Amino acid sequence: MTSMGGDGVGEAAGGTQNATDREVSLEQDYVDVLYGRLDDIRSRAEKTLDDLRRTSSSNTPAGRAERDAFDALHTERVAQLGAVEDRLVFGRLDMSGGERRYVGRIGLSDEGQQQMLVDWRAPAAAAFYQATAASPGGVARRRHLATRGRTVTGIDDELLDASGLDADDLTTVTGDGALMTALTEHRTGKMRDIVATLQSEQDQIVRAPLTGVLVVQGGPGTGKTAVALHRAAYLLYTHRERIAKSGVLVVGPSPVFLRYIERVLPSLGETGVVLSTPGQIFPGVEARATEPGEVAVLKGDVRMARVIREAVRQRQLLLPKPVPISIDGEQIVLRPAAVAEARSRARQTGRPHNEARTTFVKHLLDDLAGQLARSRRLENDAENRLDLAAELRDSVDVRREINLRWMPLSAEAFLDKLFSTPARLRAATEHKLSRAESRLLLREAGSPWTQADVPLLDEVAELIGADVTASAAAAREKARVAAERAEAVRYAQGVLQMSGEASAMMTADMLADRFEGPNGSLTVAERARDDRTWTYGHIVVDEAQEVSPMMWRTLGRRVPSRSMTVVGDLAQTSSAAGATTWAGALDTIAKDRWRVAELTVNYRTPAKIMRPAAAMLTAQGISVRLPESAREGDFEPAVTQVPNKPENVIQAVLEAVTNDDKALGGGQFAVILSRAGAVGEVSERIRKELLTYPSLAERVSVLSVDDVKGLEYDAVTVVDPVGIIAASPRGASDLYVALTRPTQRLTVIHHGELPPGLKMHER
Ligand SMILES: Nc1ncnc2c1ncn2[C@@H]1O[C@H](COP(=O)(O)OP(=O)(O)OP(=O)(O)O)[C@@H](O)[C@H]1O
Repeated sequence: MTSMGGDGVGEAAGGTQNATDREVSLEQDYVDVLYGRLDDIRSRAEKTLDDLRRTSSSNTPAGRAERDAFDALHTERVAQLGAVEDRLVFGRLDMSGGERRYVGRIGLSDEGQQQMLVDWRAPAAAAFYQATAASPGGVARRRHLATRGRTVTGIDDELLDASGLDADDLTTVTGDGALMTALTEHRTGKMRDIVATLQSEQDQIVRAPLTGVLVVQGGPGTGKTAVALHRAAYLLYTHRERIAKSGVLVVGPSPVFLRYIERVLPSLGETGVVLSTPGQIFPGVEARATEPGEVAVLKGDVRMARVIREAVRQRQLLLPKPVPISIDGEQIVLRPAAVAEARSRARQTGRPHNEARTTFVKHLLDDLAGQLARSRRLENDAENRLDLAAELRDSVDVRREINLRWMPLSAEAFLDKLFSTPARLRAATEHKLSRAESRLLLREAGSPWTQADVPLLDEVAELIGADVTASAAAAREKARVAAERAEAVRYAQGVLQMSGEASAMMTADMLADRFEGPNGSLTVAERARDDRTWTYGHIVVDEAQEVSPMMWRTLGRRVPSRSMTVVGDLAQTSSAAGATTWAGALDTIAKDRWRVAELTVNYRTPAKIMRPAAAMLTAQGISVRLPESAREGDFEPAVTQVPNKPENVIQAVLEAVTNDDKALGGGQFAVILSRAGAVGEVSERIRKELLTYPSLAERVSVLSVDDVKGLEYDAVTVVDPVGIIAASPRGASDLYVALTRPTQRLTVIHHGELPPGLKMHER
């Protein structure tokens, strides 16, 4: 980066300062114009919404659906325009040929359709991220604009090809390092977008093609999460026709993490994305219970797919001996051979259990109807059998006997029963799991769901299908809906043409979605979230190293096209059910369809902290490729040894955070404890003591290693590193995650020995 300090003394420095001020003032003029344009568009959108609400008086259901759809559409547009207010414009490209392009969160054009601001995702903005001095790609200068509110506070230039600039231009080359400023800013507890400073290796991932599985591997702080979210926004913009209608799903490790990242996509102008943890992915279930690691590992093993399959098949029973049934005094018999034949025909359909049941029932009713026809001396023809089958269907005895052989099932009741019935479990796991493993799965009926249960529920739901007792009616309904749909799409095409609504934001299909359905104002995201069988246009999986093989099957079902961005770090795997290689994780759902891109620079953790963290991991036998830290850091990490008594630990923690606060003049802090420590007396007392420091209390989070995955803080205090390692088979990775959370300061509090490799100064 070319930069000339603005704090020098003397004439030359003074001259530079004046030139910079002049430039800032010129930029301010243009930024004012851009905000003026944004205000115009926003007030027009608000007025349209207002008019719509005031004038619309339709009382017909179709009229109301249409009004709701427009209302939702414009409300979303107003929200999108509001969300891009902060740092609307952040860059400028001066092309060698003299053209100047401003780059911002969204594209803006003036009344005459002249481009005023280029959307960062547009091809014309790519050079802002990709141009280098070695390969300028037609860019003479790249300028970063720093703004606060609507005020330009600074400019930061990089000269990529000085031959295109005149002498006057060169005096204004200045800078305070947009990237360094972003990296050292106090954290706020919410992730911010990095659209203004996205680096070239990151941008290449953001703009990579939509198809196939892109694995983004990178050490801590390399921007994996940030890049994946920017990629989601980029794909929605670039392939709107293909994926906006089906939506994008972002899967992150915990609700805390989702809250941490929730503002990034709206700030990039995208509101229609579903965020979910793996535990929330089965609609209607919120899996929060915990269970021993070995049980979770077993439930995440792909062998469970065969267990579930077998368990479902075992609910399709044969008949050991004939069962007499009386119909109005006439005896007929449910025959074992007929049941066997019905079962094999039903299975041959390849349909899920509940759907194949229709074939099973039909075949048995036909057999029984034949017997009844003979007993009543009626002709045994198709028409009579149909009438008699209808009569048989009403018989409680017939229904019960058939149901006993092939019951309609629901996923949750099925799995609950399977895990709480030893005989069923034994039968389903025989030859698939060991006896000991089978016993691990046993638990009480009605136990709350765990995260590892979720892919099993999904597997069951997939095998049993929807409840289709009224399948004929359902087929008729489907045909009616399809006809209505075609009509709605035709109508929406007309509406889009008339309203001139930005087609980049909304396709006719999407608008038609809004006109239809019981609630026309539901967005794609809202509908997708509630529908287990929804298939997304793209899925982002964060902290993907934690995902078990069974969960990969579930995620794969949500995106049959396998258009996925999978980000993670194998060195940070803490779940025993998680991955140790990407092939192990992905081959089952996307063999030969995944590729790996690497991120190599750590933007979060200073080198001073990374070195001991990595040395500790290496000493534990985990070899990692250390990402290069973008900064050396200003603070040496420190250790404090205390006696193993709660009051000493608490005292040391309070000292550490108050020191951090003094050194940094504010910021967000975390105290990270082992799993056991986080639920114990010490953590409670730390929280209580913190309340006596009102200015600190709300800025310090006291957390377990489990909860800090993906998060970051200005300063971090890690308590009992040896305890963290000892607490789980992947304890060293847990400690590595904890040590790599700070952006500035790290303190480790311990008693006894430090883990090997973790060499730091005593504070
Ligand atoms: N190009 C960039 N410009 C500014 N900040 C960046 C850039 N890239 C990453 N960062 C910042 O670095 C920090 C780490 O990013 P992020 O959380 O995405 O990393 P990660 O690879 O997911 O980390 P981990 O695996 O440790 O959870 C964030 O504060 C992010 O904003």
